[in-house]
Amino acid sequence: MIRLKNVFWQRARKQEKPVLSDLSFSVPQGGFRWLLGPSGAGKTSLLNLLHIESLPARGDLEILGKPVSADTPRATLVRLRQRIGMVHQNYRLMPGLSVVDNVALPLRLQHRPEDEIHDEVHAILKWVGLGERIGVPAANLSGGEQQRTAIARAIVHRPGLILADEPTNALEEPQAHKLLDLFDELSTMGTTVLVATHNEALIRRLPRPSLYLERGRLVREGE
Ligand SMILES: Nc1ncnc2c1ncn2[C@@H]1O[C@H](COP(=O)(O)OP(=O)(O)OP(=O)(O)O)[C@@H](O)[C@H]1O
Repeated sequence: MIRLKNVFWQRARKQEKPVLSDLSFSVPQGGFRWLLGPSGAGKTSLLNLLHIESLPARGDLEILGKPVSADTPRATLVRLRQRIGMVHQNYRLMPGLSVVDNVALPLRLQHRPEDEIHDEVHAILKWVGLGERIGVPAANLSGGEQQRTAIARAIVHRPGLILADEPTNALEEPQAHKLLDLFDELSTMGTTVLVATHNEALIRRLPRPSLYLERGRLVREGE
């Protein structure tokens, strides 16, 4: 579950206007939410904050039931982050590493045995249609292949929270549908999922509650 109460966030301390203002909402464990709003509304900033890439300037933030603030010990934040799967808009793969090594990263951070890592990673790469591309450096992949690698990396360690920023915009429609159906299935199995998108057709196909941001504020929340 995630919970925000009067959360503000700004890029730099001296910046006059916060990027995220007075956000209060919660998503229960296993909830699926679309994150909507015009370009520049703050969707990416909110997902990055929930991925604990920085801390709120003010307000209370709870992720997977744990408070996240400047007082939270660093080791706790690092462990918490390992329980989150994030699909960044620009993928953020390690360009020099192969597909298989990129996807193995979250499991290696958890010090899982290598044979287990091998099986998990190969199974998920096969599922996302990259079974034939495992040894290719991420830098040599097409946009759609990079996006599927990023999705595989975000879910391979069965995170409690999945954050995805336009996760299917480089994919063909059938792939996009298959991957969103997987996110939806993971949510019914107890993973909290937040997906930022501008794609109205996806939302119509998978009607789920949404959080609508405008100029850094939550202006609508609902079905
Ligand atoms: N690197 C940056 N430096 C300064 N300001 C930025 C930077 N990135 C984004 N912003 C500003 O922060 C605000 C929120 O941007 P953000 O990327 O979170 O919006 P968004 O809703 O994800 O937009 P989009 O739908 O276009 O991805 C905007 O006003 C944007 O102009």
